[in-house]
Amino acid sequence: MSGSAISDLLLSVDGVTIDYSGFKALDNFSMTLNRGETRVVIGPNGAGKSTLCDTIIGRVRPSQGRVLFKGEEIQRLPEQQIVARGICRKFQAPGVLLTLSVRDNLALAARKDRRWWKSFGTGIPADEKLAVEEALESVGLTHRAAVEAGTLAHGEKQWLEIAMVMATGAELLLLDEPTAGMGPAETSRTAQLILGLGDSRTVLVIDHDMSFVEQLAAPVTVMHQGKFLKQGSIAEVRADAEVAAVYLGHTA
Ligand SMILES: Nc1ncnc2c1ncn2[C@@H]1O[C@H](COP(=O)(O)OP(=O)(O)OP(=O)(O)O)[C@@H](O)[C@H]1O
Repeated sequence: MSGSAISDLLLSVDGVTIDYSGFKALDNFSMTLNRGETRVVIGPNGAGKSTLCDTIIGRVRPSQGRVLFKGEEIQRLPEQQIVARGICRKFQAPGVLLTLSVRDNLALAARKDRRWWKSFGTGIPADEKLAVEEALESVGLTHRAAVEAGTLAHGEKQWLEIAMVMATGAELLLLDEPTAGMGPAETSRTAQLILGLGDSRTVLVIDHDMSFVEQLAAPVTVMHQGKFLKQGSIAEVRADAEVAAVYLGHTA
């Protein structure tokens, strides 16, 4: 029982404080993620959601607390070493290379040898080719693989970015507002593709769009003013008076 609980634990954010000259963007914040879990983090503007991702990926350093990935403290490691250990982040704004094809963007993302010129031509290892094709299929962009990424619609660019995060082979995916700028149909499609990952990846999703959060049907962690506020199903969180007061009350 406790043995399997320990081996299932992938990420632990333990009492983390991020202090900007006295302002605490994270304030003694803790949460854990198990392998294969999808978790949604919500909270009003300025709650500290992006700072949480920044902290996990090593972009900001806690003044207190620890971040453990597979049991190893990572909060002092450089970002590239954290990425090498299996965490990858997708930002709000698409960051694809517009003049490359969809497939070449993915080949770059999948590349373990970071010398970019190795990503083209015949030198791509079979496992990376497979990762590219699987990622294309997961996000439904196989038929768009040969087109320049710059010609994709906004939603397709977001899906390409999600595919790029998948193609890295990272075990933990951090998706910061993956539905930014999307309409309802694209938002539903995004929920479907995240659901389609099943328990093959662990996913931390930040989003404001409650219809998207409902479609994901995943456990929700609520943040407020850098602190942990609540955790539960979307229904539990919606029914919580404290959450309604700080967040849902403003969006209903
Ligand atoms: N480099 C910084 N220096 C000072 N304050 C910062 C810095 N980065 C973030 N903050 C502040 O920390 C708080 C948390 O910001 P963060 O971007 O993590 O919130 P968020 O929950 O992601 O908000 P949103 O939903 O608006 O994206 C905000 O008040 C923000 O202004």
